[in-house]
Amino acid sequence: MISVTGLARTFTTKTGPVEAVRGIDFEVREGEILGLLGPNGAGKTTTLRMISTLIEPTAGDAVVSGADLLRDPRLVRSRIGYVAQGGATHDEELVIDELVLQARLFGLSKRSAVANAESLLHTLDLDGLGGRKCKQLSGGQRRRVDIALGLVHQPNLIYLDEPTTGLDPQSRANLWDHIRSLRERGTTIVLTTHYLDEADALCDRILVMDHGEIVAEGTPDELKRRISGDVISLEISPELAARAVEVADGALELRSQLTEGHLVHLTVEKGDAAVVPLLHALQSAGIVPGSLTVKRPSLDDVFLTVTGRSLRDGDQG
Ligand SMILES: Nc1ncnc2c1ncn2[C@@H]1O[C@H](COP(=O)(O)OP(=O)(O)OP(=O)(O)O)[C@@H](O)[C@H]1O
Repeated sequence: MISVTGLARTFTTKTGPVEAVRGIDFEVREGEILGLLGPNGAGKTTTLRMISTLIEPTAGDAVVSGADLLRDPRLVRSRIGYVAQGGATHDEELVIDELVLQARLFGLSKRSAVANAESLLHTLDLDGLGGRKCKQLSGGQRRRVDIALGLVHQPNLIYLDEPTTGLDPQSRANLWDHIRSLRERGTTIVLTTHYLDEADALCDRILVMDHGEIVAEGTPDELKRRISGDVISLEISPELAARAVEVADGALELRSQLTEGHLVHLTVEKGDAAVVPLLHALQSAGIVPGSLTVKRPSLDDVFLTVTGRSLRDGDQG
């Protein structure tokens, strides 16, 4: 459905060039939900904007839904739906008017526009809300109208930029269901997210992005399997961290270790079996951890392993 080669974008700013996307290659298969996962500034939005023709790449090319990105941008645009981060609805407009206008902008007849709008309101569980002003909707409802706007000209490919940011947990779960049901109806979906749980729950495949590059790729399970072993996290004051790692290394077969502030993460083959010998060794060295947790690898651990940083930290920074 999408084939991207060497796609790059450098922005010129007062403080010098910013290499937002540094020559990436990827494919999107028909009917899948592909997630671009990464912290703020990783290059996810820039990638989406390039493959939707909103900004020009500095280098590289792509074929999107059978149309060439650089040579046939209008055809690309007609075949995709793009739902931007902030949405595109206007407070004072009626929901139905927004949808019909959007469909008309794509050249649909009045009749088809109304029919598509009504049908999408039904699909996205917005029955009876067409006559409301956009500002009279809840956050989750309004986000679904954004998605309807992206679909009203009936593309079979839709891009969702951070679809659930700002929604409460219940509305997020509800929107996930809707996104899944779009896939069931045959729509191919590319979405960006910096939520690990979202990528894990929703995506068939994930591209992990960092600093404008794809640093890992696979299904959520494949990515997690790449990190074999369990992670033991110890809460320890930073001045004792190096000594604690030394002691742990003497007592266990460590696969890897990482210190982040008050936390020391140790990767071992079997977490449960390692806890008692580890605590004994630490105690003998006079180190008492504030807490100890053992967990199976998560997507965050994958991110930690491939980038040396936690996605959560990158997220806050
Ligand atoms: N128009 C622009 N001019 C200059 N720099 C830009 C521009 N747009 C994006 N950037 C920079 O490019 C980099 C990638 O930004 P991008 O928005 O693609 O990241 P992102 O992964 O989508 O992040 P977020 O999760 O915050 O949306 C960042 O360093 C950003 O500051």
